[in-house]
Amino acid sequence: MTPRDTIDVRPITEPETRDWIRALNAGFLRSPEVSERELADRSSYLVPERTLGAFDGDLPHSRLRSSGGTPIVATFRSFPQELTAVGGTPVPANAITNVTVTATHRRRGLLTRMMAADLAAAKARGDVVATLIAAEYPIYGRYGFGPATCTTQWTVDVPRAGLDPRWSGPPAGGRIDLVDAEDVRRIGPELHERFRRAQPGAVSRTDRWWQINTGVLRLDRVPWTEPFYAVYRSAAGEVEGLVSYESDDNWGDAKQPLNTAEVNWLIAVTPEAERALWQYLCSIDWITRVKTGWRAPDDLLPHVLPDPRAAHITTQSDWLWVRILDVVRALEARTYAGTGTLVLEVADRDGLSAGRYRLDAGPAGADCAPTTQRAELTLDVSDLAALWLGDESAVRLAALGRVREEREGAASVADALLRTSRRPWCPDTF
Ligand SMILES: CC(=O)SCCNC(=O)CCNC(=O)[C@H](O)C(C)(C)COP(=O)(O)OP(=O)(O)OC[C@H]1O[C@@H](n2cnc3c(N)ncnc32)[C@H](O)[C@@H]1OP(=O)(O)O
Repeated sequence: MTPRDTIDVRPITEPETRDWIRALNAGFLRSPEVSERELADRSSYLVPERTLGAFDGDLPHSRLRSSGGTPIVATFRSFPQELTAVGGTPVPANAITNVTVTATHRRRGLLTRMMAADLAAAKARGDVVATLIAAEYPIYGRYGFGPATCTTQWTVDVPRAGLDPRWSGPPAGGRIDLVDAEDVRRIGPELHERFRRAQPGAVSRTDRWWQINTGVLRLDRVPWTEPFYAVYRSAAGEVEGLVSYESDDNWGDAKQPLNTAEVNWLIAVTPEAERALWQYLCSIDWITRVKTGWRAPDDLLPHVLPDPRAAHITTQSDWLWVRILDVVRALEARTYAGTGTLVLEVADRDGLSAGRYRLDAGPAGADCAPTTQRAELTLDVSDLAALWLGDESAVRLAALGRVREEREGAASVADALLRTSRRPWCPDTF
């Protein structure tokens, strides 16, 4: 009997929740211990049918088993999400998270089995895409995922930035006020809804996100210190931006303040709000460094500063990975920079989205349908995912040998249609 034969991959039942969390913690190299608080919290949102475990019936003794049931040696979970396509249409997404395989059971195909089961269910349910944030780059491409958005973190050397030290608030009647957590819970979700519907690559947030990020819900694994919250209102009194940040308490020997402000999150629905919040953060007395947190790679920040070199990049990385489950609906959900036609041959090892598709695209939307016409561009479904939100270039992928032009110039046509003037961005992790 091979090891695989003894391992059953299936959704958990409710009484198996504690053991599943133990396996999850062990897989992420955290203490496997499950507190009552963690059990209560996770039980409040875990959907057993979409929470997979791998059960090893051949394991004689395991500290991963507290209930006396069959030990769980791998975890995987998905939940419903909306992802904003280019142009602002939200598409139903199968968000994947909590993927672990216990160290003793790695590289036996357990992730592959869990992924196959979950993606098949998502496809059957009618989800247009699957999404995840990849712990490591090499894991998910084989399952048809492509890196679709990037993230950047900057650290700003405030004295070098060249901002006017007399600045005391935004121009043109806008204002910034410090608010408390209760205000954030009141105004934040609506502001975020406006934001994410206008931001390709952004995903929906749950109430739980706001509870965790305003200190209502305290988790064992996330230390909590009450942050500062600042809201930007326009001259008309509209809430247009919100930031959560913290500061350390650091003074140099020569009695100079050397404090660092660390941004937990910042969202804005107008450029005025975004510019004003960055200027505010970089103008607080005593703050000599600002760490921006995860931002869009084309964030306004560096160029809000008179000397943009005062902001240096500390992290630049892929972020949201997308797996297209329904090519027709994905391509029809978005708008396009130009008008044109493209015939794509999409390869998909797992067969979920393979086929030849004709796209008739324009600024108002598109028609897409299977076709027998001659293909102009051949590409893997993972590369189509990287192109879909507009962040990747077909010409660049062709140069890398990943996209093949069946008609000369087809990659340029694809770029003219698919690329966007601002880059997609997902501010959230999940
Ligand atoms: C969305 C999220 O939750 S991201 C978090 C992902 N989890 C982690 O990083 C926690 C630590 N790592 C793990 O738990 C496991 O190593 C996992 C989940 C990444 C992989 O699980 P496994 O069961 O070992 O993967 P599986 O055996 O199905 O591997 C399939 C293929 O992917 C490759 N692979 C798997 N993980 C990795 C990796 N981290 N780096 C490179 N290749 C990998 C395997 O070598 C195998 O290749 P092959 O098809 O050429 O033989």
